[in-house]
Amino acid sequence: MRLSKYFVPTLRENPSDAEVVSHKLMVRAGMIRKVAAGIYNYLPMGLRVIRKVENIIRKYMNEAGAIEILMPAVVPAELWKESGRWNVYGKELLRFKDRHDRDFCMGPTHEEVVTDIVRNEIKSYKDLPVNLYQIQTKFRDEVRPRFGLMRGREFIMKDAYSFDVDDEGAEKSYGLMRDAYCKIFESCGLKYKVVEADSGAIGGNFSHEFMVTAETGEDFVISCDSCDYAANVEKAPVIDNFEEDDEVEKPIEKIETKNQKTVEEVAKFLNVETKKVVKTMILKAGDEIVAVMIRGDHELNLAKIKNFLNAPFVEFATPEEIVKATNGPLGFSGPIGINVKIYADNAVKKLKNYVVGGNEKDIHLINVNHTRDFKVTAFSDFINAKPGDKCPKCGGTYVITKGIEVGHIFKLGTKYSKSMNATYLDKDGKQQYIVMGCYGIGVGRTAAAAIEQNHDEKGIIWPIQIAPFEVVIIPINTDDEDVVNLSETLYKKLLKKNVEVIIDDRNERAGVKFNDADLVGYPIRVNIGKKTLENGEVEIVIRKTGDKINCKKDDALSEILRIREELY
Ligand SMILES: O=C(C[C@@H]1CCCCN1)Cn1cnc2cc(Cl)c(F)cc2c1=O
Ligand SMILES: [Mg+2]
Repeated sequence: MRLSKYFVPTLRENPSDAEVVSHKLMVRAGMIRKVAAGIYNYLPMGLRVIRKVENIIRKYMNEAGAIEILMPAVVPAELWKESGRWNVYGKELLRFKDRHDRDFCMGPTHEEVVTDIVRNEIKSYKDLPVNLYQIQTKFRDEVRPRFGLMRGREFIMKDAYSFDVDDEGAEKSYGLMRDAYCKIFESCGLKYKVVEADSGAIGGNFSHEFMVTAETGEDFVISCDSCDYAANVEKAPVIDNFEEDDEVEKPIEKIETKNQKTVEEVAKFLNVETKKVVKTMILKAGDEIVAVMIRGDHELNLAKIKNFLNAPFVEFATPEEIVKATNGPLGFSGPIGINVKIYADNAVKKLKNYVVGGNEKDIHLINVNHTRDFKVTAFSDFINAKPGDKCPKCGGTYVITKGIEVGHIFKLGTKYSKSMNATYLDKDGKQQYIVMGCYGIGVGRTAAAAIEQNHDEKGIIWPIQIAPFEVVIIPINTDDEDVVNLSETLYKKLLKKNVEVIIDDRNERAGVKFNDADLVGYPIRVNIGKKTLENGEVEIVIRKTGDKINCKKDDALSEILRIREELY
């Protein structure tokens, strides 16, 4: 490809709405342009990377025996009504009507559509197992799309769905997908971790996420410093090895705590440790309002509460709901005298004589004890794990890192086959529900994660596996015949060797060409200039290491091929 004939609108400045480096660099490198919030054009350089990621995904999905299909982006509401999800999702599900006033949505995921295919076409155990996948455009109307392709509203996803006769078969399918994902992310040149994850609202409660390790990741990964245990913080259990307060129960007292808002302020004002100030969170779990109590020095984990209560979703109650539940204002909720069920974290169970909100403005109660003053429906693990907590597998110590979720695989069980009646006739002629799994990869997010993990102050450092081009040739003095001739000859030789090469034949200063090459992030740069040509040499620069190799012009082709091989 010739840059003089191509379309790579690079920019010097960062776009003002870009907060993370991959968003900044994808725009500056001329890879994407925003059309609307969370909706992007893929320009040529961006599209080449996306297509490379897709083809790597296809290679290993096909190798694992999955079969590619393509389902519609526009999905009839009927299917989502059958699965019962039409009314579960809120504004994130983009709904609309067609000219006949019929309801549709832009598919955010395709469990319903693919289950409809299988229930119509698969009748016998002989037709199973089958794994169908697509690489297709999804739409999720995120309330705050940001970070470019990392959290878009329209995005390309590879989504696969496995169908088996039983759990054992589903386990096998899950294993095949997990192995395929490892090969996919390895082949994209990414460092990643497989972590146990929360399944969210999709169903089942067994899933793993593939996390690209990067400081700018939004997800927190808890891993053990002694064994291979790793989990999203939403999932990582906190062992109940809290020590018991050994003090006698003191009489409860009401204290005015004017203008003391935070746990720290209240603790300081009452001269107690923060762990003794117990927070009472009023939550909406499905259609029930509940109270959950945790120690002041701990963080609430909504996913653990959702799973414990088996609720479709859990969110913070509104101020009105809080007043209704506690007869007190926001910020002073406590367990005494409230008319909702109370759950408490395991750590609270070991406390004596602690502080709680008084369900009145600026009022706290001290010397409160759950053994005497109120009823706890159940104690369990409702908090986020922290570094230093103990590993449930080996007793080692938790450490915490940041990650970008690029893949998520789930065991679905029979949630969709039951609600949509997808069955097969088993060996004994009995109708059985099909057992499913589903497996997603964010294509754009994978490209963005690669940048988050591989960049420097000059720009992107593409892993060669997903680089838009492998080699860029830069003729420095475009007015010098020898420079131009050698550049063109080398360009043609590399093309003949099927090297993905681009030549920067623009009539631009060398500095502009070098800056663009480093910004766009080509793995190998070949500088051809008068100076080096005087001693018959060209300069090869490796973007990843910055190494500069001068080599005889006649050896340039073989040297480039050698370096290229090494980078894969
Ligand atoms: O999508 C999944 C699970 C897997 C992920 C891999 C590929 C197959 N699906 C979970 N999920 C996430 N966000 C959603 C957003 C909306 Cl608006 C919705 F209606 C449904 C979903 C939804 O179900
Ligand atoms: Mg996920």
